[in-house]
Amino acid sequence: MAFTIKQEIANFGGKLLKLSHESISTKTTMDVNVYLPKQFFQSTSKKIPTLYYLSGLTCTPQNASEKAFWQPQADKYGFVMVFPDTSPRGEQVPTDPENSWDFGHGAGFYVNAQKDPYAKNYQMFKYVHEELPNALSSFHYFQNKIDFVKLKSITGHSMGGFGAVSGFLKLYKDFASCSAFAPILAPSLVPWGQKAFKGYLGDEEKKLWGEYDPSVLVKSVENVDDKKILVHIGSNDPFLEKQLKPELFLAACKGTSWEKSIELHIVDGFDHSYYFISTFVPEHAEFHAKALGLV
Ligand SMILES: N[C@@H](CCC(=O)N[C@@H](CS)C(=O)NCC(=O)O)C(=O)O
Repeated sequence: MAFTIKQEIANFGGKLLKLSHESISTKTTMDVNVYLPKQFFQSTSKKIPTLYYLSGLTCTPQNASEKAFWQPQADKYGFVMVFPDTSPRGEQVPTDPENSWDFGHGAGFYVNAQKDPYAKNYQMFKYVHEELPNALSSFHYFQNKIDFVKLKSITGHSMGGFGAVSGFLKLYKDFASCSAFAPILAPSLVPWGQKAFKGYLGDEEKKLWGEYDPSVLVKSVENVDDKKILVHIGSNDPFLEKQLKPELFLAACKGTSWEKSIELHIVDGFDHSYYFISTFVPEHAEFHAKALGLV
């Protein structure tokens, strides 16, 4: 499916492309930003790997593009950044009946909804993990120089941190590495996750909840390649105690193949914002660059 280039912005050593395309999965026009590092503009025989960044509640592709400062890291190591949107949007797309920011538009939770009226458009898992990588791969602008499908890693923030870890565990072989900033790792047990899962997957479908919940997935997904998951959470994050609850995820990992593979750092004094994220982006970038064979 073809992309429209809405804007090309010179940024650090490379270029940020603001794209949009008609999505088959969500039946809407989806925005996505792609940062092409300086290596893209140099002649190279090797394909450039991709790091997907999934944003949190209320975000569009702009938040991380403007405030996370992945771009100099992408230039340093030579990976492409993809910033997808957080939900389908538009007047015809149903949103939260209460008009709250934690469900509906800007809050797709990276799952495939099963419940009406959301099932028609909220197919974000399929969109992010299948449709988008394939569509980007065939976009002529990239001249086949980028590997969007086979050489990729994933990261994200809050709802997107959940989306990254959930996607990584569900598609274990597909990703070289996974990290997250202030992720929701026990969604079935906290208010944000419960509201989203109930609305998109259904109250009665607890089995389906488990198919996305990292705290359930770690019990069935074998970490055969001894991959690590890097996580940072600020000690002053206002959502730490009610929504993030990393202790529930750590408890779930106990006795599984993931027990020694979660590198969780509770960092003193940091909050939930992009000031926090941008501080630890260099550490996450190095972590992914190593896994992608760039260092
Ligand atoms: N700012 C939101 C709170 C939700 C929030 O903090 N969202 C996080 C992700 S969970 C975020 O990244 N917000 C956008 C930003 O900081 O640029 C509100 O109260 O309306």
